[in-house]
Amino acid sequence: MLRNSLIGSLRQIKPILCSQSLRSLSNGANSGLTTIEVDDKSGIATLSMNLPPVNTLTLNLMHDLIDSINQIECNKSRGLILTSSNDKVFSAGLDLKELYKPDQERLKEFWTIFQDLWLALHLCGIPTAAAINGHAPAAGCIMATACEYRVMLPDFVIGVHATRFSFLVSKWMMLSYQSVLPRRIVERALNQGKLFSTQEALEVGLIDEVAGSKKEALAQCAAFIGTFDKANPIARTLTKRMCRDSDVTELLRDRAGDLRACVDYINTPLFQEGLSAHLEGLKEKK
Ligand SMILES: CCCCCCCC/C=C\C=C\CC(=O)SCCNC(=O)CCNC(=O)[C@H](O)C(C)(C)COP(=O)(O)OP(=O)(O)OC[C@H]1O[C@@H](n2cnc3c(N)ncnc32)[C@H](O)[C@@H]1OP(=O)(O)O
Repeated sequence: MLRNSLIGSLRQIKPILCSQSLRSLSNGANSGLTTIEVDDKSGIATLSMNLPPVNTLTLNLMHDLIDSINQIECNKSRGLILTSSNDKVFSAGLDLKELYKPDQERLKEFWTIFQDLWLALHLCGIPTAAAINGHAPAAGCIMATACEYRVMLPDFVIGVHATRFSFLVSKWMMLSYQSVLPRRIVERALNQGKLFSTQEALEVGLIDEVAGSKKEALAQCAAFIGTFDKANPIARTLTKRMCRDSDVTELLRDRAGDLRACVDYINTPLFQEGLSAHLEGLKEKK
């Protein structure tokens, strides 16, 4: 929808083709792993990830997220708040089981939909904010940085700790991180595989605010979305797109090349051994 038309021309406004009314959001053909609630007064949509136990980004959850983002945009909501139904985990990032000894065709589909999700969030025409009500490692952090504002609850962690398991990240994932944090901090944090506590994340600017509860986090995100009330929505969308153009172009100019590089890397013994040890570590934690 909006994202697809943007791929053709990043600077054009999509004609509004969607005809659903604002309050009639349903999850249509998706797997029901997300829910959308639209506040009657503010017109702001809250999009919750709901895949127990830890909102791993499976093919189905990513599909549902993209579908929900498209629905919210098409229904002309005033803004989108991304959050989790789980009160301890925002998202545990990509589903590691999809990366371990993968079926090659499925892995291609998996990585492509992850690219799609990043584009959907990055190019979402309405204001976006993340209410981070739990841990947000790896792709959980990348999703949050693709939003325009982040409010987090205390005593959780956020960051991209890929190097701890011999993982690399694609350049567009790094750019997302770098759109929020200064380059020197990103370089250090990525190389260390650092997970920031809520307080550390606030101090470096990875998050914008801390909230005492999920309710407060949602209210703070809504207040942020309200700050755009005086902006013309079309001018705002075009300006957001212009600001994000170079990061998005980095992925769009060679999506197939990114896919090839990732698939190749995931198939290396270095990656598979690191992943196997990481999966063991998660089991042994119990
Ligand atoms: C040239 C360019 C090359 C580029 C190549 C790119 C290749 C791809 C490389 C990197 C990609 C990075 C992006 C990612 O997102 S990778 C995912 C990384 N995520 C993690 O490492 C998070 C791991 N999970 C945790 O740390 C914890 O689970 C936490 C989120 C903190 C929650 O802790 P807790 O509440 O205690 O829950 P449990 O640990 O007990 O987990 C419950 C069950 O869920 C399973 N689990 C957790 N995370 C994942 C995951 N990401 N994928 C799959 N499964 C996961 C966990 O094992 C438990 O399962 P079970 O109950 O069966 O034991």
